[in-house]
Amino acid sequence: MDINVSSEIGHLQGVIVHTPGHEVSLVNPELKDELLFDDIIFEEDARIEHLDMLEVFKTAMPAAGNVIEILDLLTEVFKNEDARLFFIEQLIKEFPEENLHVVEKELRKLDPKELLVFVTQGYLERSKGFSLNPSPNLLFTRDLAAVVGDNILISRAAKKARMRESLLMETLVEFHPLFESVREDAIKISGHQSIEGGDVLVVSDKLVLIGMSERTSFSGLMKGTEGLLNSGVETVLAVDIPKQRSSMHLDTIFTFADESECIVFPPAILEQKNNVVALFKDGDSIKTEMKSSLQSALEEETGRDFNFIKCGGEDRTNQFREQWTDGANVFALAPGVIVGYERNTNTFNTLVDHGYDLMNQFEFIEEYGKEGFTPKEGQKIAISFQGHELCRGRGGARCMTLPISRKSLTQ
Ligand SMILES: NC(=[NH2+])NCCC[C@H](N)C(=O)O
Repeated sequence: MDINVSSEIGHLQGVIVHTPGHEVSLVNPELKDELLFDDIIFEEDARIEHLDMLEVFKTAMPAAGNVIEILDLLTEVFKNEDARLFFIEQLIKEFPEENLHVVEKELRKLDPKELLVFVTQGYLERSKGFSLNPSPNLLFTRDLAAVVGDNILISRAAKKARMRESLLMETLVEFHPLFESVREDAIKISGHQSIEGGDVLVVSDKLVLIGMSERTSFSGLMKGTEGLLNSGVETVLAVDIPKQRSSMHLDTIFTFADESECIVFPPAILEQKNNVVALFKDGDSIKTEMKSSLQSALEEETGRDFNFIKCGGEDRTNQFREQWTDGANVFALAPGVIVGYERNTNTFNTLVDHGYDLMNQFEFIEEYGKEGFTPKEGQKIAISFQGHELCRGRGGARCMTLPISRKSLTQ
């Protein structure tokens, strides 16, 4: 499969996900905040909800499409001893406070499966008494990287709770054959800089949005931008967003439903002025230009009119309630074909007002499961799916997906 993503909405062909496993059952009430969960979640139901969501993806994707579980990729890559040693070395380096060197010998002896258990659950069979926190956020594969055109930007997590995931992604890109085509030019950042995939939105292979959130630092933004501008992107729009938990990434308040149609959380997007800066190359340096709003910046850069649809509709309380449960975090399966949590009813009703056909996950599978789904020009479908457990991890459909291949809109 060719790794290529040149929009947020092109027909989905390949996506990396993680169906939640035992690691989510290891989050206790004491740990949940440190582990960036808003509640403890029930593993069995979360798993069912996730697998049901994947059924919708598979129905919408072409027959040759691929929904790839990240643990399968990691199991494959960890068969390679060099990959295991690389990962262990990074782990020891990035977590000095965990004194991992004490168990280094033991870690080196782990087989691929055991190493994965250690990575996800923090549990080391033979060294009783030694453990790390689990990695429940692996569920949000979006934040591990961003494929932009035929390039990959590897995230560097802002929070320690997610740093292990960044190292896993780096190991995959470095050693897994799937990433061979993007390995050499992969964009990496280091040290105290941070950038997470939830802040990176691909408008086209020439235009990318990066959120300046609580997770993407200024130097992370600049390093990421430099890498993107050196690899064919012409403009990065840096979008300043509130630095707070409820909107930890740009995609929690802004996502694409179609080429020129977005779902937005009004207070943080529509009601902000002068919150966007365009970054572009001028010779060897990066120049900036202030933009008066995200909408006008997108319109100026693309030459198209944009329609911003309000998450939660007109009512203020509903806007806040539904942003909190990821109403603004939809994931596009094809142009105009999106999925989002069923509970955000006001957002779905607003989409209907904007011409979307509303279907629940079962209706969609019933309609297209047998014959397959072929996107049609001008088609608009909003598919709702159940995620009452999943949403307690504070992430929606876009957060749970890392697309690596989408059909180009110009083909
Ligand atoms: N792309 C996203 N919005 N990801 C959501 C991540 C949620 C996760 N619990 C965190 O706080 O990191």
